[in-house]
Amino acid sequence: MSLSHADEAAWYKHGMTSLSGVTMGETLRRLGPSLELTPMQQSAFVKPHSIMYQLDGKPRRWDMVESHPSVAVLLYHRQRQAVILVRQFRPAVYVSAMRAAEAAGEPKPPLSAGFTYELCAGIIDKPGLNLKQITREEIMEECGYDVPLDRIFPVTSYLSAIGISGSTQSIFAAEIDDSMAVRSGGGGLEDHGEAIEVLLLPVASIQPFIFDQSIGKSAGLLFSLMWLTERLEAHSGQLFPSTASAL
Ligand SMILES: Nc1ncnc2c1ncn2[C@@H]1O[C@H](COP(=O)(O)OP(=O)(O)O[C@H]2O[C@H](CO)[C@@H](O)[C@H](O)[C@H]2O)[C@@H](O)[C@H]1O
Repeated sequence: MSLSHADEAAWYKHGMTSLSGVTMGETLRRLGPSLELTPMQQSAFVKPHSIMYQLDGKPRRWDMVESHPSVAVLLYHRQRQAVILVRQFRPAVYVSAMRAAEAAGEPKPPLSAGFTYELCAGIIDKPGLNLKQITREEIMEECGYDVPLDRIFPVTSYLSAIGISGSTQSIFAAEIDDSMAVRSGGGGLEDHGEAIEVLLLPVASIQPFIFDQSIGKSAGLLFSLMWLTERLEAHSGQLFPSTASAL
């Protein structure tokens, strides 16, 4: 796939810079040439069900997709006055964009329509590790920072895709600095097909980023950016004024 410098520059809006991992341009060159939908076979990640239940003694049915709970973490880089985001190609997001274009009678969107901005996150599918430990591993795998467990704080949790899944995502936050950067880390696990770009979003750009509807972003990221803004304002630019009484 041929991409111009102008194409690539347009993917770094709001003062975002690429920190590490696999850039969007590199991923686009690796994707393709085909993308097709097939009926789902056995999956280790999701299971579709119809739930048969009763309301007022009458039978009702609800269709759902069982999925793993997950963790997500807001990483605040105080030295650089920026937030760490991850960007990756999400096949489901691309297919939704494709369907919307079909319905509107528009041409197929470019593959760039399938890239999303997210918190560093991961599904909870590893037995024996608690939520914080899983979060720590995800930070290392996706973003390349080695953050001590006692520097990772719980924020809250929410239910994702409540109409079709309802799985819980637990949100954490951590302040990071360059001393925690691990040279070999970040970008995701190649053997899992992960190609993740680690981005820095300046704190000063958070508001325009949140309201830019041309940017595909997760609900957890939106919430966390609002939370961060409020906290920095309340504590004169510090996320955790005293580590001992973090939240
Ligand atoms: N549906 C699927 N089909 C095929 N392979 C799959 C799959 N889901 C996961 N995988 C495989 O499992 C690997 C690990 O996934 P992660 O734990 O990094 O979760 P992910 O970042 O995709 O979603 C995390 O981040 C997003 C955004 O916050 C949350 O919605 C989500 O719950 C959270 O786990 C993926 O790289 C992929 O190989």
